[in-house]
Amino acid sequence: MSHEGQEELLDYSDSEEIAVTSAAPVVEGEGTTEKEADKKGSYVGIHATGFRDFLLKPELLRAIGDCGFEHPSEVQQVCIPQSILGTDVLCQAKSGLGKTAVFVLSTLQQLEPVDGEISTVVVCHTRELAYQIKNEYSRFSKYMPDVKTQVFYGGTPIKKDIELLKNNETCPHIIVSTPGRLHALVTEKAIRLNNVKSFVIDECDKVLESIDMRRDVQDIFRSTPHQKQVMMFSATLSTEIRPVCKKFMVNPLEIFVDDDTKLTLHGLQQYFIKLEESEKNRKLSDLLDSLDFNQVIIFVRTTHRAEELNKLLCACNFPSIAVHSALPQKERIERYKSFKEFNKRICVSTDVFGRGIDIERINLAINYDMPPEADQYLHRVGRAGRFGTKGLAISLVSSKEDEEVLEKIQSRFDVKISEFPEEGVDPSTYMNT
Ligand SMILES: Nc1ncnc2c1ncn2[C@@H]1O[C@H](COP(=O)(O)OP(=O)(O)OP(=O)(O)O)[C@@H](O)[C@H]1O
Repeated sequence: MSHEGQEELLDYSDSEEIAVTSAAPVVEGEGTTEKEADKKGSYVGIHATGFRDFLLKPELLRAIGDCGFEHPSEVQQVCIPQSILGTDVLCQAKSGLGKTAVFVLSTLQQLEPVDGEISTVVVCHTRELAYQIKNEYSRFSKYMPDVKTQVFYGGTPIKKDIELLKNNETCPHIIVSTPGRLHALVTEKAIRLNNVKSFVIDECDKVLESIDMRRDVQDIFRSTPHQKQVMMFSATLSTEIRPVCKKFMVNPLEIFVDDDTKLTLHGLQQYFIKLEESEKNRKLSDLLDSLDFNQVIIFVRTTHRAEELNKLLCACNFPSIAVHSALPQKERIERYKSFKEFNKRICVSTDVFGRGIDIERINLAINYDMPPEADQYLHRVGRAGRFGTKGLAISLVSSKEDEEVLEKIQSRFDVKISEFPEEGVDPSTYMNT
């Protein structure tokens, strides 16, 4: 069956639309003091549910405790009880509030590891995100010594992956991968996906909007059993992409924890600065000099601009690093690690880091170049102010197109983005103590 004249999509079964908006109305921060609400890790909806209430395996609960998670966030409260039952889930919830733990915990909960059999597949759109998700699996499966997880992505020797998959001792139970490399492994018949029980697509709108990635995912899907759980997640799920996602699912539960008007982060202050393109470098340098921040991510349009801006910042003695897709893969991951480990405080990036990347200390996001789409803006600024923390986002607006995007963002997400005040912003309003 084709969908709206687009390419042929898998048609496993026509899904019924069961819209589950927040199972119970959840009130953010209710019953917490302002101080508590500001603290990292203290984001809560209602306290009624603790991780214990999900009846997770003791080894998972122990790992959750070690991670310092005290209360499940709203998306976790709504999704985990459903997803551990094996239901297909399509979930939209705002950035930085713990969607990853939803699928990591629920797949680990359901996993019964058999050596040589891949049981869980997670697909996402960038290599760094795949790497990050693999690390989340490692954190949460810390007390499950039999569970093996591996990450596969392009830009690395495929031979190594093939060797690893051949051997029952090293063959993982869980794989996290970008669509291209996984597709290559499937095509080479180097991977057997006939035992897959859970299939997850993170940043699903991004993965399925791109024709190449969607085609790869469709082929990968064909080599998995019909009977399996499919879960998809993103902070943005446009009405156009939802039916595409649902084509991969059977009677999915559609969980929209936050609709479009509630997607902006409460702790994040958002401003714009109108200026000429030629004034951007000067303005950026002034901002970096005058603002307090822990770590900042600066988004630019192209790899070339990322390189050039980074060079300029380094020449001015700013502790800066650049990340973009033109770098050798090994270097990309090294730079991701280096930034995450706080070795550098400034990262100039293309949209490679625009979604999913979770770096706790980023509390300032700057759009040196405005993104062309409102959704991209939302993901980018969501790199600051994660998990209920405070943050600041500043966008440099230098063209008519930029102004139009700014308008779109404000109307689509029902948010007011004000002009950056001349006197600056009081650091206590965006710095986490
Ligand atoms: N219940 C919890 N308590 C404390 N911290 C949590 C909890 N759940 C998740 N976190 C932390 O919050 C941060 C953001 O989580 P995560 O990256 O999963 O967000 P996300 O919803 O996937 O965001 P995005 O849409 O940007 O990808 C992570 O550092 C994670 O470890």
